Amino acid sequence: MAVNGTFVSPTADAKVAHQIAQLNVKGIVSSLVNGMNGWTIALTLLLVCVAYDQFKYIWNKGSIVGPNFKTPFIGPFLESVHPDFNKYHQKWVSGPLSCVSVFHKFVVIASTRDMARKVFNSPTFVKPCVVDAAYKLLRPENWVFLDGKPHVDYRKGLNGLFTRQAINQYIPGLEEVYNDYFKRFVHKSQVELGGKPTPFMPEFREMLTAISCRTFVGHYMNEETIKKIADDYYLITAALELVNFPIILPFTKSWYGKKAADMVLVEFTKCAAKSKVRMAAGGEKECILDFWVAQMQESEAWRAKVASGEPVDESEKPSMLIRDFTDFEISMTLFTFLFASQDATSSAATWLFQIMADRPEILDKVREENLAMRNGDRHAHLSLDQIESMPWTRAVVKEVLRYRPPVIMVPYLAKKDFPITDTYTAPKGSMVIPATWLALHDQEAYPDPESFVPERWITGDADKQTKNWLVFGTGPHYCLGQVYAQANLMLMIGKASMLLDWKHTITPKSEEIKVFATIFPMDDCLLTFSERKA
Ligand code: HEM
Repeated sequence: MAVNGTFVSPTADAKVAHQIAQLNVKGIVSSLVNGMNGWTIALTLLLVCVAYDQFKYIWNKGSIVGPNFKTPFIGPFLESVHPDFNKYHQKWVSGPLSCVSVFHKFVVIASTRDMARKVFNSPTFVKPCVVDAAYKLLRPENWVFLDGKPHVDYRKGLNGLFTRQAINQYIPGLEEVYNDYFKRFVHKSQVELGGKPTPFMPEFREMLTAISCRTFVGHYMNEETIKKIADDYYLITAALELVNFPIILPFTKSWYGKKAADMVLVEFTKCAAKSKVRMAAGGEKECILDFWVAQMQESEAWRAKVASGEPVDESEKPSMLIRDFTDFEISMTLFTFLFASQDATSSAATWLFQIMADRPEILDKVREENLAMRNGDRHAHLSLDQIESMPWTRAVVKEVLRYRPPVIMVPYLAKKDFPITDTYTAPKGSMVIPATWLALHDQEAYPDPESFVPERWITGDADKQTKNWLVFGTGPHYCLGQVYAQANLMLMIGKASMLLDWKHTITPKSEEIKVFATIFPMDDCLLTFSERKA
């Protein structure tokens, strides 16, 4: 039987033997390359990239919890498009530090109280990064992306806008907006829908946009624009869901989000120009923008006086000298306020209305103390001190924020290798995300943490658990608007209890949590409002 020599042994084949005799490396490479077509080259490159991506993920993961392998390149990208609260929760409880890798980004999640605090309080190693799309939407030069001293200095200049005195000036504007929207809610429920329940989450989002715009830019923005911003803000939030998608492709969520963000920036820029004119003419300060512009103009006037050599009285010196900001710089900063407040406050408002409707006995206590604080006049105005001094109103707001914290994760970026523990270092360039849920649902700090218990803020020691209170973050980037945000929610629920009755239609999804940047009831909170008779 003839034996195929090539099959038995290469050297037995005369042709191969000849080739081996001619062996040189250049020959092998060229014969390999000649034997490859475009497809084989592409496939080989792809396999090398897949292997590199996998190897890099496993290397970065080190000893912490996370999937053993990564879906090539994209990782769990599709999950981030449809975020699932339960999956996040599983991740948080899987270990104090856990990881995933989405596209090119390696993500470390710090889920226990101490790990989360460590990240928040390590400005040498991390800076806030939000998701990739946020740079494009807010603009990379935006102050929120500043780091270290430049961030501290910029923030100091903004502190004056959130003092108690300033917040007191914003309250009448808030009351106006609530009066207006509460009437709209009743109209919607009773006239438009004939008493039929409907999801109110979108209505709350619109109301909170109007509230934010009223506080930030007063009457410089008309109703139509506010409505447009409220509607389009969905696109901005949706754009930010696409965690780490590296580019903005036309007609995708990020693309629509960017267009909406550009529109908001243009509108705020127009408001800044109007405020400068009005403040220069000695108009009364009514909003954050006015306070800021007046501060700039007072600083400028002081500098001009000093420069002119006129005798100056130190007592006239503004408490904080700030530089002039362009209309667009102002607009970018106001946009960060909107960005920071919109989703978080809408989330808290939605849960507040739902939870109060489901617990009428607690709502009655809120109502009773609000009426007493207003001396029996449901329409009387309150000051910040009065708002904060109502124990039940304060307790329900605090407890809603603890029980359903709007911001469940805060993305930071490792500026350099970050040794989070003795055994694990997050590599430079990774996202490091402190999660707030476990700290706020910690059995030791807040006994019976899965229940809504406002009493813990009245007779219990919840206020002493400052280490666990991560609702507004901690460290150099803690929430600038936290006093304002909580007072606003207290005012909202107090006024609602005076002027409205509302019923919640409970569905199997009411207690399920939907993640849309922040968290909402899965069924979007079906409510019916009616006017409350005196
Ligand atoms: C219930 C409502 C709110 C919640 C739960 C909330 C929560 C947070 C959290 C968790 C952070 C990140 C803190 C950190 O990294 O340590 C933050 C930052 C921030 N928040 Fe809020 N926030 C709320 C409302 C507001 C409002 C109404 C404003 C403005 C009017 C605001 C302005 C800001 C700003 C400017 C930052 C960034 C501060 C910095 O980087 O220095 N927030 N907020």
